[in-house]
Amino acid sequence: MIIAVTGTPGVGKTTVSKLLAERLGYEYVNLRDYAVERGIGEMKGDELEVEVDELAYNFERDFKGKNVVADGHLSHFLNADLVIVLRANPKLIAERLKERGYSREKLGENVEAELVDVILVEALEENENVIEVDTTGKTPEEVVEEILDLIRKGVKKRVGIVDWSKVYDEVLPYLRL
Ligand SMILES: Nc1ncnc2c1ncn2[C@@H]1O[C@H](COP(=O)(O)OP(=O)(O)OP(=O)(O)O)[C@@H](O)[C@H]1O
Repeated sequence: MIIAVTGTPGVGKTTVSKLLAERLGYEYVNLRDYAVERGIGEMKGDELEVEVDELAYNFERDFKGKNVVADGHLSHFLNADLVIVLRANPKLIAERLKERGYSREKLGENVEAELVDVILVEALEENENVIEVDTTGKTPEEVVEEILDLIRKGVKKRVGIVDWSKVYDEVLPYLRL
């Protein structure tokens, strides 16, 4: 089974994916590293620009039929059996990205994306099987337990569990208005 773990930068994809892969005994694949290794995409400044079709095509060829947890904000474009969209209060995203030294512009862009469900909407356009998990106030272990529990129960779709419009006022200072 191919499980894609996606979400806004800083939401905790890498932390959760590694732990999830370990618990399931699946291979962990970081999509950015995979793209670099395969020579997919082009560096634009310090960002890797990837053609999603090319990424999905290569990934399918290399991993079809294998048990893999694919980690990356483009993972929902893969032909995955299940897409996990991690969510976090946009204020948390802002704090984490600020700590990483992101520019105001990049920080604002990502906080806005989390606020208005950009990745969730994209994932739902690409895949039937989308599970949203709110990581806010949970440890990575708790998040992984929640995912494992949903998989065990055979849940294939669970969306619409967060509404960040409630925290709009709190994140207003970070937005590029
Ligand atoms: N419940 C949680 N789940 C995942 N990460 C969490 C959680 N709580 C706190 N964190 C922390 O949030 C940070 C998330 O970083 P991580 O690199 O995993 O995010 P990411 O989504 O993979 O980011 P990027 O897309 O930029 O690589 C880590 O420092 C992690 O310890």
